[in-house]
Amino acid sequence: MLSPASILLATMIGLPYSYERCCSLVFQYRKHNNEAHVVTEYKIALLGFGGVNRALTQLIADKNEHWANEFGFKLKIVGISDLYFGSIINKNGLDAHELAAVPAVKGGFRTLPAGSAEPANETVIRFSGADLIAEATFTNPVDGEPATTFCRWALEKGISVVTTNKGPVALHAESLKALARSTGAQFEFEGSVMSGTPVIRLAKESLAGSEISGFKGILNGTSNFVLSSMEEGLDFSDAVAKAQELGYAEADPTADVEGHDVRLKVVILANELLGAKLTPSDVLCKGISGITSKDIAEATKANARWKLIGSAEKMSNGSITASVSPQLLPQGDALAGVSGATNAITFNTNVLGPVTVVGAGAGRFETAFALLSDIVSIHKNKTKIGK
Ligand SMILES: NC(=O)C1=CN([C@@H]2O[C@H](COP(=O)(O)OP(=O)(O)OC[C@H]3O[C@@H](n4cnc5c(N)ncnc54)[C@H](OP(=O)(O)O)[C@@H]3O)[C@@H](O)[C@H]2O)C=CC1
Ligand SMILES: N[C@@H](CC=O)C(=O)O
Repeated sequence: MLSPASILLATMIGLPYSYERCCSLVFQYRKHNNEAHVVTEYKIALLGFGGVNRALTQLIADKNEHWANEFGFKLKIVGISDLYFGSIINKNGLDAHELAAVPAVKGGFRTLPAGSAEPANETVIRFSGADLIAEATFTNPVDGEPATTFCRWALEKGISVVTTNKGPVALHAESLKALARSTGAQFEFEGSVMSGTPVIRLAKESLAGSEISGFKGILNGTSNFVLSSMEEGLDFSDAVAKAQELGYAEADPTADVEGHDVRLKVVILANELLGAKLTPSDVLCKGISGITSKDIAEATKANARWKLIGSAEKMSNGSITASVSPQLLPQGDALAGVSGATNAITFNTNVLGPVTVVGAGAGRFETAFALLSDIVSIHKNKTKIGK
């Protein structure tokens, strides 16, 4: 029920009363440039508190006021559950600065008031009062679990989900999107490909009508970082260890260097953008673990570079072919110049020709930004519906 004060406020700023109810929002009223300004407060719960969601927490601590002024929303963290840190719920809101400073020790949430050393995923999803879930637990390339179940629990309750996890998106996007539609929630996953660099929404929205017929790209930050580091003389395992330290690698970096992570991203892009119905087993996949320092040195002598390339193409009969493999690119190739954890993708479009996007492919804050971009998108949709 709307309080009389909320109805009065909604009337003053010209919003229909249903606005608050359909978006489960909290109203605030503040002055911004001497103009009336509505700030929506979303209650957010975090699943997983590793590199990405910890970086999101730091962004919330640092940027909430800025987001309130720029976008008209704020985020209030009401719950977190993590296998390593444990869990914590406070429906009135947790202090993001305090959370971001929790030492990275097993059961670390135990040190906070009402915190526990045990994870409590289902309780946090169902009972923290969250309007939004930021899902950033580990990517399971085999069945997408348990993250897919976490997404289902949230979406069933009409709670929108933003995720950077490739498992649920590559393996269950259709059913999760349908579930979200049926409950009026949103399921957003921009960070599942190329971290915070806009790819999925850019292709679906800004390139709508350009007729994308295929794509080719460097879609894994870790393997590109490893190949670039080997060019600088580091050996393979030291380069992988450095990528882990910098927060680029998967929990099991085999997924990065054997191409499995790129395979999931190719499936996501082919299904979302080319209308394919691929599963990972439809994508031929070879990683970079067989590339030796000698191969790298020979490529350098020949003015070429090894890159792990993921691609998909719509054939004239409508079928989609997709693959992941290391390729030797001449120095002049646009993708050859993309180094370190930077990624790049070229979309082939019938109307516009090739369109290339280059940017961060991995990284804690870079990926947390993708969650923010999903939340901005959800907020824009909700406020559009409210008008
Ligand atoms: N880092 C990056 O650059 C990018 C990451 N991603 C994806 O985002 C997700 C998060 O990445 P990142 O933060 O780097 O990963 P981390 O490994 O740093 O963090 C994941 C956290 O989730 C916890 N976790 C694992 N399983 C569960 C579970 N069942 N319930 C609750 N918590 C769980 C882990 O605990 P424990 O350590 O004990 O297992 C860990 O604390 C991954 O799916 C990754 O593939 C996507 C794009 C870029
Ligand atoms: N491990 C991945 C993280 C982003 O998806 C990578 O290195 O690209």
